[in-house]
Amino acid sequence: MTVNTQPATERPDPRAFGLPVVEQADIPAELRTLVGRVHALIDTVANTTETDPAVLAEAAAAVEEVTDRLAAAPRRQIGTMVRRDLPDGDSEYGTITNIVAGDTNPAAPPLSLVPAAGGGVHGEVTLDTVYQGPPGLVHGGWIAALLDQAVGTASSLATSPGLTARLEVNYRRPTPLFNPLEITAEVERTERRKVYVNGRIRVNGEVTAEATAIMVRVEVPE
Ligand SMILES: CCCCCCCC(=O)SCCNC(=O)CCNC(=O)[C@H](O)C(C)(C)COP(=O)(O)OP(=O)(O)OC[C@H]1O[C@@H](n2cnc3c(N)ncnc32)[C@H](O)[C@@H]1OP(=O)(O)O
Repeated sequence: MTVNTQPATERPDPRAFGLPVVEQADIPAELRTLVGRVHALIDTVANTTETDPAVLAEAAAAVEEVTDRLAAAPRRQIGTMVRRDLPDGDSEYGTITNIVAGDTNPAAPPLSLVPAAGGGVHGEVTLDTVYQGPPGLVHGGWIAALLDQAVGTASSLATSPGLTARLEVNYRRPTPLFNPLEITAEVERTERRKVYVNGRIRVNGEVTAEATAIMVRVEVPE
């Protein structure tokens, strides 16, 4: 087994790819609050039984007004990254609007993946009906997305950032909404630029889904 563990200082700086970097600590607390409120809005709109046209029209106008006010500021450059300090003193980069774990994306679940004591990464997340597929259950595509993020993060932290070349998901048991999902992943081995990674989701200790993946590490520009 070959695992090339590189300290963050040796990982490619996204600025080498022309991508801007935001420090996680510099994201305003008020923006985090707004992200949480907009997520609650998505969940509420998806589930409202309100049918009064006046109430619905008033809500749409209010949302449009807030959208226009925020749109007055320039948009972030596509590919903007966030640098996060990890509990073990290391740090990592992620896309700030990443749909699975982006700090400023109201559609993203509140997933934070951190190094696990025994190696690899772990995180916990509880999903609401925004992520519903079958009644009361997490959508299978979202299960794959959570696992993709976990194997990608495990690979990135153990070696260097890469893209998912292959992801195979086994859906063992239904994965429920409104229950804490424990997500773990770890590198099995590396071969040149290929990183073989395994991941899984557990609910109350039982595996509901597991994945095997090949990440291909990106080459850093000279
Ligand atoms: C911290 C951040 C977490 C982020 C988690 C989220 C991750 C994602 O969602 S990434 C987005 C989804 N993935 C993609 O869009 C990737 C699309 N695919 C590609 O861009 C390319 O096929 C890519 C980059 C994977 C490989 O292309 P390239 O860089 O030209 O590599 P290439 O030289 O062909 O192959 C390198 C090695 O990988 C192998 N390989 C390439 N593709 C595959 C594949 N699909 N299956 C198995 N092996 C593969 C090759 O055989 C080769 O192996 P070897 O070293 O033994 O010869």
